[in-house]
Amino acid sequence: MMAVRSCLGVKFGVSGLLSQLTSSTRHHGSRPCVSPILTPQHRNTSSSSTSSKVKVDLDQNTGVAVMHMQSPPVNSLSLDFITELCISLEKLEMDKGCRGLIITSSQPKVFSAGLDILEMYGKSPERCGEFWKSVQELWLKLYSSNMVTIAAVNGSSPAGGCLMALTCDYRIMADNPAYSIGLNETQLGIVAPFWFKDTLMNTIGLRNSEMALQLGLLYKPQDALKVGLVDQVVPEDQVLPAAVKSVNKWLAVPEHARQITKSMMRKSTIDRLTSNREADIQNFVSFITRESIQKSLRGYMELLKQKKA
Ligand SMILES: CC/C=C\CCC/C=C/C(=O)SCCNC(=O)CCNC(=O)[C@H](O)C(C)(C)COP(=O)(O)OP(=O)(O)OC[C@H]1O[C@@H](n2cnc3c(N)ncnc32)[C@H](O)[C@@H]1OP(=O)(O)O
Repeated sequence: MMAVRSCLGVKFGVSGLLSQLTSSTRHHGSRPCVSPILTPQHRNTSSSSTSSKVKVDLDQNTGVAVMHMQSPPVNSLSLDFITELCISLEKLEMDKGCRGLIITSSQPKVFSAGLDILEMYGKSPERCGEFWKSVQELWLKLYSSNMVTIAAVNGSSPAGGCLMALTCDYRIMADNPAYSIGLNETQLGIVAPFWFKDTLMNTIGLRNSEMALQLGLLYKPQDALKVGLVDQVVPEDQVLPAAVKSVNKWLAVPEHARQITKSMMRKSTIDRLTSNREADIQNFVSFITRESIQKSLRGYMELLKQKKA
């Protein structure tokens, strides 16, 4: 796993994405610019790949992959899980036959519980640094993806889970008031870093982000829809079919134009992290290893256990 992790550098420099797209590189040589719509008459050839925590089903006719997160109990983003996610994303990104990606959860009631708190509690500075680098890597891969990305949010999605959904082009959430989504970091006594904040602001605007972040708000699906944190709320059993329908719509747009537009919209946000990665890691490590922050995390974990008892 360590060896694989060290291979996880950004393969396609995100800062150069716009120019890569403009100069028509990997996606445009062999991928059609206008995509076929998913129709029943397509032959159903699909391939499936599974690592222990990530299952990917790719329909080769439609070019749409469904990535199922399956890291029990709550898809919390540990270093190992993030590494598997990054490897799967890298493979899909390089696969000319894959043009759309739906991300969903195999775990009941939870999309992702966000960053694994145990990765941030009682760990050495070196380990915290390695963990944070992987979190950056996952965000960069998702936010700069050339694929159409849809989050099929079929359960609660706090903090890092919400961030994953926010990196996608479109979010569909199950209409279940037991579920919530949001960047609730302040409720844990921690601070969402600037690139979490930027991703949220790019989606729901400055005023809503200010309230959401300071108060650490977790929104019920209908409230998330009102504020624009999700784009669609559908009955629970319709989340995946709705995601397939949406991916069709996005894939029907000429690919080259859509990719360049996506890159143009996201480039400055991506550049801000890529040019500050090391400082951001140092900032995280010095913040998270503070005794007062460790105490907050311990208190929060105890609260989670008490809620269960
Ligand atoms: C300078 C920058 C500094 C810092 C930036 C850091 C940014 C951090 C981002 C984050 O993502 S922090 C994580 C925030 N996550 C949460 O607040 C979610 C906490 N979890 C929940 O609210 C609930 O667990 C739930 C996701 C709603 C699911 O509820 P459910 O009732 O279904 O499960 P239960 O609570 O019983 O949990 C099962 C099991 O899982 C453990 N758990 C839950 N979440 C996490 C987590 N994020 N990390 C690690 N472990 C987690 C929970 O304790 C239970 O464990 P147990 O079975 O051993 O008791």
